[in-house]
Amino acid sequence: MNFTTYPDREALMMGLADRIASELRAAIRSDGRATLSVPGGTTPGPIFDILSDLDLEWDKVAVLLNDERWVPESSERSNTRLIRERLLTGRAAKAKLVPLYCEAPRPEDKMDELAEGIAPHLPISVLLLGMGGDMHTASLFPGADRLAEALSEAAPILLPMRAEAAGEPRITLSAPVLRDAMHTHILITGAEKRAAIEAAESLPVEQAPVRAVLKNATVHWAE
Ligand SMILES: O=C1O[C@H](COP(=O)(O)O)[C@@H](O)[C@H](O)[C@H]1O
Repeated sequence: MNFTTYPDREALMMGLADRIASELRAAIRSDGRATLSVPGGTTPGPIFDILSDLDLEWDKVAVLLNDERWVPESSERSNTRLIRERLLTGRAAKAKLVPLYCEAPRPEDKMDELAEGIAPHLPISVLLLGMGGDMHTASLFPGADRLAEALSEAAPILLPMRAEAAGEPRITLSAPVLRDAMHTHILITGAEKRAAIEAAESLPVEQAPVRAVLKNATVHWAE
């Protein structure tokens, strides 16, 4: 992995937003379109605020989540709600949201329909990932029920995922889809996550699922 350290969180969010915007512009120049895949959780809000105001051809950008908690958008836990409120606003309101959730009791009920909506937008041009202190990324959690399947080369685009640490059921892009991205950035902050990602390099992928995407990723970190 490449590791970039920033003097503080503000510099991290500004610098990485700028880099992502440049990569999206380059993808639009060469392919006429771009796909940006993003994490949910507590870390990426500030980078979404910056990105949403940057000048690029947002109407040529498809935005999707790396993973979603199987909860409606009315829930504070909804990653879709986060990106609607913080990313798909301002200039970026013109981007197309590719959904990872729709109303149904279980993710299994909508898996094929959601995967069909994602397929035309692959490969991902720019992949922004987060990571939990337990070394999960997207919803690839250590000990999750379908982790082995999601890590396999033959994995489908999307999988439902359940894990004790995950709370509600999840839906996640599989490891091959994440690995196929043209550019991969992992956004982490704080000493605990830095120690976790360094430890991940020498652990089996089942214990440290983030390892599945580390090889071609740039990790962006600030205290
Ligand atoms: O549950 C999730 O957690 C990870 C990490 O989130 P954070 O709150 O520690 O920043 C996130 O990358 C993932 O998309 C999300 O669903």
